[in-house]
Amino acid sequence: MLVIIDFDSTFTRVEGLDLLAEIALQEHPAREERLQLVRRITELGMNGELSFSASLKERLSLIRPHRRHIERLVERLKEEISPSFRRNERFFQEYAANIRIISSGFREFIEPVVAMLGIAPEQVFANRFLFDSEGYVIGYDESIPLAHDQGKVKLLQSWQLPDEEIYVIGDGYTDYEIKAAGLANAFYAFAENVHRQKVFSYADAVLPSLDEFLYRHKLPMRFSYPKNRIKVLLLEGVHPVAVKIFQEEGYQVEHLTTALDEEELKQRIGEVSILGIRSKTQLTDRVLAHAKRLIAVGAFCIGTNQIDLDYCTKRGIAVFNAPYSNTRSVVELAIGEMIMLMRGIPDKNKAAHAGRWMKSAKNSHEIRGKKLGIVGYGNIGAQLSVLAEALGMEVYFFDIVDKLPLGNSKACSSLDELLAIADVVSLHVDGRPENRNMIDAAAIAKMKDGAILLNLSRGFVVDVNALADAIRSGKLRGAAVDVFPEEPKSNEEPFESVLQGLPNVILTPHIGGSTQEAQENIGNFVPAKIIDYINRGTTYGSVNLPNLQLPAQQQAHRLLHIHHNVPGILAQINSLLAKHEANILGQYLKTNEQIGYVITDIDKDYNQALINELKSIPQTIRFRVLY
Ligand SMILES: NC(=O)c1ccc[n+]([C@@H]2O[C@H](COP(=O)([O-])OP(=O)(O)OC[C@H]3O[C@@H](n4cnc5c(N)ncnc54)[C@H](O)[C@@H]3O)[C@@H](O)[C@H]2O)c1
Ligand SMILES: O=C(O)[C@H](O)COP(=O)(O)O
Repeated sequence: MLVIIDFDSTFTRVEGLDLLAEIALQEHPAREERLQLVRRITELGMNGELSFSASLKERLSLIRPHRRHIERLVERLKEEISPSFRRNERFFQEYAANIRIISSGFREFIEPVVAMLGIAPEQVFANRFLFDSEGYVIGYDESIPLAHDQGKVKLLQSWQLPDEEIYVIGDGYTDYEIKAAGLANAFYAFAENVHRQKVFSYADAVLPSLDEFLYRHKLPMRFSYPKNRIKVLLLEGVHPVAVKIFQEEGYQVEHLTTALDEEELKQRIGEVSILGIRSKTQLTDRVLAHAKRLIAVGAFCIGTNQIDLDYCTKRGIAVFNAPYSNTRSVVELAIGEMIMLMRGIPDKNKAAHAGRWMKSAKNSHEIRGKKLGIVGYGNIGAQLSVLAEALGMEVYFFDIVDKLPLGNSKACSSLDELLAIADVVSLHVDGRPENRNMIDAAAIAKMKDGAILLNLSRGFVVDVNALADAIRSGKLRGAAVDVFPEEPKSNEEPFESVLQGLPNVILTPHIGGSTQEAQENIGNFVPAKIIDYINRGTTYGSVNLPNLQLPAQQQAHRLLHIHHNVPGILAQINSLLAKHEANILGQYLKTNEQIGYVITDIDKDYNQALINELKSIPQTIRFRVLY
C-alpha cells in the first residue's frame, strides 16, 4: 500500500502560504487587503477555479517572504499538525516506508514539519523556493513538476508505480486529479480542517479525521474506534453546551428541539450511539429494540422513569442523568408558588390584567409560621426543607426510607399523618410506578380544609380530576401544578387539562428545572459522564449499570466485559486471559442483581484470538476494547 498525503490543510491545520503571508506581511501598510487576496487566491486554486501555477505566482509576488519568515513559519506549523495526525504517530512510525508527502507547497517548510512524525526528506515531494543574495524569495524552481498545472499527476506519471494499492488523502482539487488520472485506487477528501463541498463531491469518501482512514484500512490507530463514527442524537432542546462538548469530542451530533414519538424514534434510533433526552421522550422496550448501536442514554434531567431501565440494563446500555443540576431551580419555584397561593395572587393578577381592582387582605397569609409538609425528602425535598425553614415555615416530611431531618424539620411516620398536619403539601417523590395517583380523592379528603397542594414531581402522582373537584368544592384553597399526566410533545402542540380555569391554581408547563443555570449545568454534566464511560469505561453515576470509577489506562489495553450476572463468568474471563498469557495490569469487578461488569487492563501485546474468545463467552451482553 502507498499512502499519498497532502500537506497544507491536511497534514497541518492551515495553508502554509497563508500563514507565511501573515508572518511576512506583519509590518506591511496594506496587510489586511493583501492577506485577504492571498486567501482568496488559495481558495480559487484549491477548488480548481484558478490554474495552480497562476495561483502560486500571484501569491508569492504578494507575500515576498524572506528566509527568516520561513523559519518562523516552520515553528508555527509544528504547532499546527492536525490533531488526528499527531495522535496517530504509531501509524507513521510503522508505515513510514509506505507514506509519501506530495504537496504543491515548499520543501523548505514541509520537511522540518513532517520530520516531527518521522517522515524523511526522501519521502517529501514539493516545490523549492529560489532566493536572492539577501535571502528574499524571488521565485521557485520551475523544473519541478509540482510547480505546474497537473503537477501531482505529472510527478506520479514519472514514477515507477508499485503494484500495490495507492490511496490519496488531501483537501484540494489537485489531490483528486491523481485519482482522476487513474493513478490511485481512491481519493479521500480530508475534512478535519476545511470543508470544500466541491472537493467532497469528487471524493470516494470524506474523512473527518485520519482515524477514519486507519479504521477503514485496519491500520494501527490511537483510538479503538473512530470518534466520528459515533452518532449522537439530542432531543427536547438540551442546552447547546452539550452539542458543543460532543462535537469537540469528535462525534457527529444531531440536535432537535422537540421530543419524538414512538414511531419517529424507532425510525431514528437504529444508527444512534448516544441518545440525549429529557422527561418527555418515552424510551420503551419497543423503541429500544430498534437501537442497534446504542451505547449510552443521557437523561438531561433528573427523572428516568420515562426510560425502560430494565431493558437498557439487560442490553448493557448505560443510562446517565443529572441528579442535582436543576434541584435548586425546582425549589425556588416551589417557594415562590407557595407565597403566591397564600396571597391568592393568581386571581388578583388575572383581575388586575382585566381592569378589576381586588385589594383585600381576606384569605391572604404570610407563609411564616405555616406548616409545610414535604412528601419525598430526596434532593429537592431536603433543599426545600432548608429554604422553607429559613423563611420561617415549620417543616414536616414523609419519605418511604429513613432520612436525616435537616434543621428543625420533623419526620412523619405516614403520609396520612403529614396530610393531616400540613397547611401546604409539596410533592417531591420520584417517578416510580407505585406513586401513580398517590394523591387521589381519599388522600385529599385527609388534608386540612383550605390547604394548598403543590406538584412539581411527576404528573401521574396526582389524580387531577380529584384535585379539580377539591378546588371547585373549596376543600383546597389553591394548587400549583407543573407536571401533568398528559403533556404536549412540543410548544407547537396544544395543552389541555381539567385544571384549566380553576381559581387560585397556578399551571406551569413543566418548567421546574427550566432555568438557564440548570440547563447549562445539565448540559455540562451529562456529556462528561457519557464521554468518561465511552473513553474509560467509568460507570460512576450511571443509574442502571454497576457503578465503577476507574483509573486512567497506563500503557494498557482495557477490556470491558458486561455480562448477565450468573456464577463463573469472572473465572471464564480469567482462564482465557491465562490461556493466552495476557499480562494483567489491573482488574475491577462490580455486579448488580442483573448484570456484571468486569474491566481488565492488559499489556498491549496479546493474541487477537483472546478478543474473539472473550466475546464468545456465553452470557456476554457487550464487549469493548479501549486503547
Ligand atoms: N418539575 C420539574 O421540572 C422537575 C425538575 C426536577 C425534578 N423533578 C422531579 O422531582 C422529583 C424529585 O426529584 P429529586 O431529585 O428530589 O429525587 P430524589 O430521588 O432525590 O428524591 C425522591 C424521594 O422520594 C422518596 N419517595 C419515593 N416514593 C415515595 C413515596 N411514595 N412516599 C414518600 N417518599 C417517596 C424517595 O425515597 C426519595 O427520597 C422527581 O420525580 C423528579 O423527576 C421535576
Ligand atoms: O426530571 C426532571 O429533571 C424534570 O422533570 C425536568 O424535566 P425536563 O428536563 O424535561 O424539563
